[in-house]
Amino acid sequence: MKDTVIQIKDLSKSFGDMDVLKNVNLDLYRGENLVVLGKSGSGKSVLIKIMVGLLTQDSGSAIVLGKEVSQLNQRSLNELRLKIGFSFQASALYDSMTVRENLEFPLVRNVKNLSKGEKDRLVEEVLEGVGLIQAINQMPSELSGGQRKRIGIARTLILKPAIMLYDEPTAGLDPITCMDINNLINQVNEEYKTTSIIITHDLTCAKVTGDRMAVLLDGHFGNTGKFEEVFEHAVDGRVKSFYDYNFIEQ
Ligand SMILES: Nc1ncnc2c1ncn2[C@@H]1O[C@H](COP(=O)(O)OP(=O)(O)OP(=O)(O)O)[C@@H](O)[C@H]1O
Repeated sequence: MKDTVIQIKDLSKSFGDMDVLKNVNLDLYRGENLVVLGKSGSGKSVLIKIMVGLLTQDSGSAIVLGKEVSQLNQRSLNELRLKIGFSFQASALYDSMTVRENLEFPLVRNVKNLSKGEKDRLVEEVLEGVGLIQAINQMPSELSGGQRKRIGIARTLILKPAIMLYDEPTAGLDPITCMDINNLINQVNEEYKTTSIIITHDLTCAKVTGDRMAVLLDGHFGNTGKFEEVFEHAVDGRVKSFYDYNFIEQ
């Protein structure tokens, strides 16, 4: 039987009279890369925020790593969040710190009694993992957008999260760098044994990284399945046009 890491069941969320999520159901299985697609404003971020306890649902449940998130107290929520790595659209590195200092930051804040040697080893290990050990003493401003994105992913990985959430990982990058990031997402999944949700509008990213797609339409997931099932045989005109307007590498 598949091991479920996140289980969303009959989840609804409204703001005033705007129903954003309407009876959403979604399972995320251990080890998979799940791509979440949906046009701007469809509720992808709201769903992610509910998963990490930044917003609370009106009804239904969001069970993450076995715990109903809305029931957790602040301490348990903090513990849960440490198991979830966020890779934001803007890689959010601290400009005044070197790459090494940026990577040490989450360790210093979250891991007690770590020796300098252990810290150095962890920093070097994740930098090797994302192929940027040579950048260890550089400032973020000296790096390209793709390199900053890699460092941002490394900083997330340093706490060894069980779940990775990627928010538009390829936005604003050239096609070759996009491909590098797509490959890195797959490599992270294999080497760090993470389970990932990838929010993207980039169908090449979706196709390359996603074991499964979930399309948020009208407040719920109507279409979930493998890329080909969801897109190449799309019945819903909106899903089909999403596919037709994207460049897909054949
Ligand atoms: N805290 C909030 N208060 C009121 N409305 C909100 C709040 N958060 C989100 N919304 C509304 O919920 C809807 C869904 O927003 P959300 O940010 O989840 O969209 P999205 O699918 O992530 O879009 P994008 O692809 O542009 O990031 C939007 O209409 C947004 O204005």
